[in-house]
Amino acid sequence: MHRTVADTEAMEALGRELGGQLRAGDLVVLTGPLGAGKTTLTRGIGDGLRVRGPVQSPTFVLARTHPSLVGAAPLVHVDAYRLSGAAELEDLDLDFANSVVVAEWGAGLLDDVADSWLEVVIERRRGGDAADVAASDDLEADEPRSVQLLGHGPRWAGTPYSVAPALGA
Ligand SMILES: Nc1ncnc2c1ncn2[C@@H]1O[C@H](COP(=O)(O)OP(=O)(O)OP(=O)(O)O)[C@@H](O)[C@H]1O
Ligand SMILES: [Mg+2]
Repeated sequence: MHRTVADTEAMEALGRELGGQLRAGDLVVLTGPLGAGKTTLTRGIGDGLRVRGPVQSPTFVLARTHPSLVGAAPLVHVDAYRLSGAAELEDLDLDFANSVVVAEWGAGLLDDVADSWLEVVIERRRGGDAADVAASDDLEADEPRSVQLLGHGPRWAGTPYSVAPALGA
């Protein structure tokens, strides 16, 4: 499923929408360049899950756990970009089964640890125009993002995010 996300607030709103649908055992892998909006989306997911904030860029830790405010699953926010590899990921000993795990830059590293995951690919939308690129150097400025939501595996089968056709379709 593809979405165009107009601004920062809309990215948080998309996260809240997703967060409302996530449950323990779910893995969300966010990919996109620096400043794409991965942490912004995760902040919305945290709101939707109703976990304790604030969700921030995990600069000093590889994974931060946000406990639920409503007795539900915690959010584990992973900065996979800073992980050197699968061994270091295993050392974190994440409780995938009982948490919602959201990993920034987790593509490739995390796909192997679960049989289902929701891949979110965020891209800044601009044409190939050089003037455009120069004008958008200011990462803070609201600017549309292209967001692809790709559900892999049985967890997402039959949902609007699924990349596989529904059985019997
Ligand atoms: N449509 C948009 N969606 C999301 N963020 C946007 C949008 N337009 C502008 N922004 C801004 O872009 C920045 C995104 O920063 P954010 O930390 O979420 O990115 P990130 O992908 O997590 O970066 P990093 O790779 O450094 O972790 C924020 O300053 C946000 O306000
Ligand atoms: Mg980030």
